[in-house]
Amino acid sequence: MNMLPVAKVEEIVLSLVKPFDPQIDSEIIPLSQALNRILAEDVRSALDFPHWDNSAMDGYAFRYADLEEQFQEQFQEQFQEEFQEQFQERWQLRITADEIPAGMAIAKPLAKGECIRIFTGGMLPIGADTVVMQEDTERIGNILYLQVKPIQGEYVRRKGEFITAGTTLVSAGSKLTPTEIGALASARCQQVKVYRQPRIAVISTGNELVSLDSSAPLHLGQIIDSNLHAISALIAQAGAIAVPFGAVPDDREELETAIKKAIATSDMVISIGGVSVGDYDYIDGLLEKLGAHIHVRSVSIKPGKPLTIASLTNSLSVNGSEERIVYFGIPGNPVSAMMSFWRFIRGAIAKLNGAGETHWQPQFIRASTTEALNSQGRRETYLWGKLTYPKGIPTFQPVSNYSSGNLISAIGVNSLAVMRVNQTYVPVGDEVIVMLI
Ligand SMILES: Nc1nc2c(c(=O)[nH]1)N[C@H]1C(S)=C(S)[C@@H](COP(=O)(O)OP(=O)(O)OC[C@H]3O[C@@H](n4cnc5c(N)ncnc54)[C@H](O)[C@@H]3O)O[C@H]1N2
Ligand code: MOO
Ligand SMILES: [Mg+2]
Repeated sequence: MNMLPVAKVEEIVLSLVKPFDPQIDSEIIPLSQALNRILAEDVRSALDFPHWDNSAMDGYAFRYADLEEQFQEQFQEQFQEEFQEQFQERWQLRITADEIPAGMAIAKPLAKGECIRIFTGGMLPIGADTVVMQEDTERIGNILYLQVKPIQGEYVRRKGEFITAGTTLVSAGSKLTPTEIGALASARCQQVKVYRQPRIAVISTGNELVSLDSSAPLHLGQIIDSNLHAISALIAQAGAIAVPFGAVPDDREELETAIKKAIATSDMVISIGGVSVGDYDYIDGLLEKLGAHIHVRSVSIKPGKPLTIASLTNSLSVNGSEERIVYFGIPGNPVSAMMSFWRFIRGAIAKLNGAGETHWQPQFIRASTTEALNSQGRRETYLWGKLTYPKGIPTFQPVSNYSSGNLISAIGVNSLAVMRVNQTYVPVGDEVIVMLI
């Protein structure tokens, strides 16, 4: 199988992933634990927002029509400026003895020609429809003089103006960010139905790998299984649960056992390493033996060229139909492994766990580069660096050295400049497309 273009692989991945069923693959949890979870059903507002007409300012509430009569008594428009002070004094209202702080409902309707002291969030009394903010008034005794001509309805937040009861407040597939959590809380939503978090098996492969938990000295040739931790962290960031299957040696039998168990117990499987053309790269062969359908073996991307994407049957689902799960055999080089995740797996998890379509693809923006960028042009090339916004202008600063084996070079980066196939050079200051990670 040839190296497939990045866009084609993205399309294959998304076509393989079947989103969770909102009825079966969901759970009800307290809103306080729902940050970053995906809503599995529309939530309708039980209340009007605002619940009642209220003031947006500290000031005075009144009936606009009462002042309108005073406006009509005034001279022609052209004389207004000259005699402004006189007119202002004519826009006057009697201040009632009551006041309305937030939290108080006043039953008494406002009498004609009256205004009432009101504070931000205070409920408008019956008869009032407009608020003047206190800075625009002068109070002498119990008379209020308006220094600015008000507009009818000004500074009033009308009942149901934001949303009416029964309307969808947050729709299924939404990610619950702090904004949605606040809005749901305001609608007295104590619990939410969200998709369950997918369980993603992570199988590290390689004779050289030593678990981070081990306290034994590293022998020559050994390294720590660091990819497990990077990939598990990416899985958690994507809203799923990483289930580690340990570091499995390059041994066909042990690998087969681990892969079978992972397929039977997970929603998606990621194995790390063993997907290139070396004599100990067993993943593709084992997947074929297990009856997998291999859709992708290699991608025209740098880093991250060797990438096996397969689909396999796991157990029978609740309704008796076969469940096919997606398997990603990602490369062992640490930046390559993360690249496969950022470019393809993150979107696959988003689709699996019910997130709306806007979450299925990476985000790209245009930025100017602070250094010239080079690529061999053979594969779509992703160069890691820092995206900043000096004076508001998106600016990409690449790192000085790229090796897919050097994760240290990627510490502190937040983005990847994308160079298309056959694009070999981007001069300093030129625009480049940058993928956010
Ligand atoms: N003759 C060729 N050789 C290679 C090719 C090729 O096209 N022809 N492709 C290269 C590219 S590109 C990549 S990327 C790697 C991918 O290799 P594998 O996926 O087979 O991974 P391994 O060989 O198992 O390991 C590669 C590298 O990564 C280290 N590693 C592996 N697992 C971990 C882990 N869990 N934590 C930390 N580091 C890990 C491993 O020690 C190796 O150094 O193949 C190239 N070769
Ligand atoms: O694709 Mo490899 O990921 O170039 O190092
Ligand atoms: Mg290899």
